[in-house]
Amino acid sequence: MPQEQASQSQTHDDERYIIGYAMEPKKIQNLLRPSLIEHARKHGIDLIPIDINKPLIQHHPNLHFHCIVQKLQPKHWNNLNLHQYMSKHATTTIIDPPHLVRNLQNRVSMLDFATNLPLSLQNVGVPYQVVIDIHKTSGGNDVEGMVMDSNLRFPVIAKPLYADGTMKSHELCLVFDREGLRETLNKNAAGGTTTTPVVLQEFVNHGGVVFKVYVAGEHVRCVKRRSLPDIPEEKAKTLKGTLKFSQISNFTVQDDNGAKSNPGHNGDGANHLSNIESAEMPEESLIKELARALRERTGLNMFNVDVIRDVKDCTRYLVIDINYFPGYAKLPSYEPFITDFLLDCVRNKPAVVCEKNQGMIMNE
Ligand SMILES: Nc1ncnc2c1ncn2[C@@H]1O[C@H](COP(=O)(O)OP(=O)(O)OP(=O)(O)O)[C@@H](O)[C@H]1O
Ligand SMILES: O=P(O)(O)O[C@H]1[C@H](OP(=O)(O)O)[C@@H](OP(=O)(O)O)[C@@H](O)[C@@H](O)[C@@H]1OP(=O)(O)O
Ligand SMILES: [Mg+2]
Ligand SMILES: [Mg+2]
Repeated sequence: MPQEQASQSQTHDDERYIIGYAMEPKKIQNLLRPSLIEHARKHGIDLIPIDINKPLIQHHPNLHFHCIVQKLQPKHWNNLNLHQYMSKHATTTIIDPPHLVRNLQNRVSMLDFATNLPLSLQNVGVPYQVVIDIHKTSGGNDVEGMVMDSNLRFPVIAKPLYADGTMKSHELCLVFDREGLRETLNKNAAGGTTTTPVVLQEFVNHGGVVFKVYVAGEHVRCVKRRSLPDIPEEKAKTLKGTLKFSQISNFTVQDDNGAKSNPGHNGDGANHLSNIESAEMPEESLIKELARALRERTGLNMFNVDVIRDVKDCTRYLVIDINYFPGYAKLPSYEPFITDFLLDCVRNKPAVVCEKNQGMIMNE
């Protein structure tokens, strides 16, 4: 369908809306493509960049933003001084409030949102995981024993606890045995006071495909991406130590020609690709219901959810990751997708979860 027709929200009036975007240059380059700016403009939205290094009131004292979308680190929130701006422009909507975004920057609080979901989502859960923070473990002594005594079984994935947008937060590692665990724990302890806590998460065989559910308010799209290949039980017994990997699902199916350093590509690129193509999508109703439940629970509008399907029980789905403000531009026809959402925001559709400006910048 041509992009113009795909857009559900046409402008019915002559009113123009001003939406500011506050984000780092890399994100702007990825997301704010001329095609999006132009599509939004044709539908009544002027997208204006916000300088994230100085108070907003200084460089736009009289400009009233109907809405501001953001993906920022806390230091930039201080630079922007939105309190000051809001005292003059009380009706500006912030998508999304930073104190709520913060809940997605910790891999425990993040997955808490996907536990004990309502009955309609009883087939959706999260993998078993334990947190290891050497400095918080009393005496720091037998962490290894504690992990071995837990319900965790190898292989596991070690993920930095904080998913704060840094490159480090995406450095993951498969751990195959006790020796690998020791290595991981030693690394965790080696940093002295700057140690980064990790979560050890059960590795679940899932057919090498991850479903990425992109959410922008009421608008939801699900795409398939490549993932780690399955590790058959027999093979798992022979694997030793650890294997590092990073951002394996950042390749779309089209540009998947394999990254050598990543375990997802082990010489069977063509097979892997056909696995992805032939994988059946989850039911649309499940995707929509999951998106709705997570919007309600997180209070956020813009995020994506990584979901895998357990090969042992194809009715069972596991949420493994939730990312704030992901790379929407990787979606086909992302321009109407984002524009329709922005129109909902400025028209104050009840579908958009927002707190207006009450108290949401308080803790920045
Ligand atoms: N519990 C698991 N079982 C099997 N595979 C997993 C599991 N957790 C993660 N993976 C694989 O590792 C990849 C990266 O994990 P995860 O999404 O948690 O990391 P991330 O760095 O936060 O990724 P993103 O780039 O999406 O933010 C997943 O896309 C999936 O391929
Ligand atoms: O937004 P950033 O550039 O930082 O990168 C994000 C990236 O999107 P991009 O395509 O825009 O790079 C996302 O990819 P998709 O899930 O959409 O595939 C996902 O990997 C996020 O975790 C990243 O966010 P971070 O966790 O690092 O903040
Ligand atoms: Mg992920
Ligand atoms: Mg992530």
